[in-house]
Amino acid sequence: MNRISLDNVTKVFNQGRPNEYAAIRGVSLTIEPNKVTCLKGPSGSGKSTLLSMIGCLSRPSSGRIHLGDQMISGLPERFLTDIRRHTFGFIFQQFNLIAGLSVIENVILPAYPLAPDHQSLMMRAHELLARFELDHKADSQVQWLSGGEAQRAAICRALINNPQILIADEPTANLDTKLSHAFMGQMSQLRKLGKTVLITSHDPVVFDSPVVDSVVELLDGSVFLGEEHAA
Ligand SMILES: Nc1ncnc2c1ncn2[C@@H]1O[C@H](COP(=O)(O)OP(=O)(O)OP(=O)(O)O)[C@@H](O)[C@H]1O
Repeated sequence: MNRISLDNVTKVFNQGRPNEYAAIRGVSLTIEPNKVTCLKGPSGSGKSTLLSMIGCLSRPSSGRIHLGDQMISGLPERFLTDIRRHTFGFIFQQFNLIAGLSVIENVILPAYPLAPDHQSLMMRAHELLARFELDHKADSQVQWLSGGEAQRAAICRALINNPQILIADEPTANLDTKLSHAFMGQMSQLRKLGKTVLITSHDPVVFDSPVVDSVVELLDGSVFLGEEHAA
C-alpha cells in the first residue's frame, strides 16, 4: 500500500513572466493509504493544481512527491504516464465522458493503452457496471444518461484498470444532494475494497461526510488546517 507524501511542494505558473503566479506554495502533507481524504478550499485555492501533481498529470516547480518509496516528482514524462495509468483512476468534475460512444466503450477506454485481452476486459467492464447498477445501460450512448448514471459511468471508467488510488476533482459539483450522498456511499464501498480515495471539494456533503477520514484545507495555495475525523 502506497502512502503519498508531499514535501514543500510549489507550483508556479508562467514562471519568469509578468503574469507569474504561485498556485501552490510550500505544501507538505501525507495522504494515508486506504483512507478517504478530502482537499477542501475556496475556488482558486489550488485544489485542482495539487491534485494534478499528485496524480502525475503535472510536475511541481519545486519540492518532492513520493508514492510509497518512489519519488515521482522528478520522473521523466514517459515514467509518469506509466505510473499514472497503473496507479490512478480519475473522476473529473464534468465526468468527461465521450459523447457518441456507449457507456461500455467509455468505461474500457483507459484500458486500451495497457492492451489487455478484449474478452476479459469486457467481462471486467460489465462486472463494474453491474456493481454500480448500470449494466442495463451498457450499450446506451452516454449523452442520454441522467446525472447520476453519468457519474456512475465515470466511476466505472476510473476503476477499469483497478487503480490503487482514486482521484475525484469536485465530483459532486453537478449533482443534487441525494446523488452527492450516494456518491459518498460509493466512495465508502471503494475504501472497504482497499482503495485510497482523494477528493477535492467545497461541498459540505463531501467534506462533512462521515465517509471522509481526513480533511486538508487549502487557502491561497497553502495548507490552512488539517482536521481528523473519527473513522
Ligand atoms: N495553467 C495555469 N496558468 C496560470 N494560472 C493557473 C493555471 N492553472 C491554474 N492557475 C491558477 O492557479 C490558481 C489555483 O487554481 P486551481 O484550479 O488549482 O484552484 P481550485 O482550488 O481547484 O479552484 P476551483 O474550486 O474553482 O476548481 C487559480 O488562481 C488559477 O487561476
